[in-house]
Amino acid sequence: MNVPGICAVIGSGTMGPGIAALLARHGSEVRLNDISQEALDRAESACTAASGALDQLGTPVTEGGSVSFELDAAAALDGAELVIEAVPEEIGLKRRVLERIEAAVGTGVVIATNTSGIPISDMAAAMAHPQRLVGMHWSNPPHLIPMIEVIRGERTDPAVETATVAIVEALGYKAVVEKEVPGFVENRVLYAIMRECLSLVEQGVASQEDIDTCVKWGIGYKLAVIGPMRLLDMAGLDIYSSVSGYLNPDLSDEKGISPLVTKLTEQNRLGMKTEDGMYPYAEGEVAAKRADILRGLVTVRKALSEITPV
Ligand SMILES: NC(=O)C1=CN([C@@H]2O[C@H](COP(=O)(O)OP(=O)(O)OC[C@H]3O[C@@H](n4cnc5c(N)ncnc54)[C@H](O)[C@@H]3O)[C@@H](O)[C@H]2O)C=CC1
Ligand SMILES: Cc1ncc(C=O)c(C(=O)O)c1O
Repeated sequence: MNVPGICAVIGSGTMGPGIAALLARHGSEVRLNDISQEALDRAESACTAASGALDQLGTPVTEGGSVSFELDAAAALDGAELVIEAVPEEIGLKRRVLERIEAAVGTGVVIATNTSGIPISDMAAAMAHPQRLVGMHWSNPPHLIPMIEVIRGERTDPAVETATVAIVEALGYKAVVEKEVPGFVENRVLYAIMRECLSLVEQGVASQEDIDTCVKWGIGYKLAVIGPMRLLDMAGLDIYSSVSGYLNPDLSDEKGISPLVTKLTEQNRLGMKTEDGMYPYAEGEVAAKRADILRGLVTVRKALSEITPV
């Protein structure tokens, strides 16, 4: 299976541009749509940056690929063979957008949602043809993280799931096929880590800088090489039993949103997008940090590819 010739990406915020840049790199004519002209303007430079990162990675260019920036959803969807929805994580909005998408494309078109974890069946509830909706959960930044979760809802056609896996593989990425649970696999694991880290910061156990250092060097580096299930074998299941016996009851079981995150969000301190969040950012620092992160991810991915080819 090749990457579809014409793709539409609906929503061009944090995720849309990187997704579009990767599809275009693989030869697709991509229409990136947003309701905000400002977002589309920002997306142009984000696509250029993503393309630069793909150059650094050495991802070959397939002839014929392009990205166009469309305020008009109908123009973006016209002739699309694959539609990827990447609008904000709000079920009502996603349902409305999906209804409009399915009214504009043929019944054979795969409609994928990049939701971070809303069950696919919940989103498909209002669709006339729910069999073509599939979860295609990219990880941020989507042009560099070579793994996509593919999630079938109760009414997704198995052939749509198979076609989505084939597209992921045609992009040179790994597909992880899952049953639907809120958050899917990646965010269940990531949010377990983030809940504990936030709780440790809130309790004053360590500074957020030290927590970042501990997770990057102590856990992140190791897990990138062996994965948690293999790590259990490396540590010893007897050790896991002993430690988890006293530790699990002490871990955060916070059911709500972290009070610290709630406070910052109420102050519109949303992170890099508002140049203030968990950390403050001086003028120009966000661009420099983003460039450092991209450079770091390219370097680490090249190194990891030597031991585990994607
Ligand atoms: N930010 C992240 O790290 C990741 C996000 N996701 C998921 O991807 C989706 C998008 O997330 P982000 O890109 O972070 O959101 P974002 O808020 O950065 O961007 C969403 C964009 O959608 C646009 N939009 C809103 N309504 C629209 C409509 N009716 N039609 C077209 N465009 C519309 C907004 O103007 C905005 O530019 C969410 O479901 C999110 O949970 C998935 C993986 C990672
Ligand atoms: C905080 C956070 N939330 C959701 C996602 C993906 O759905 C990510 C990510 O991909 O990095 C994330 O960092």
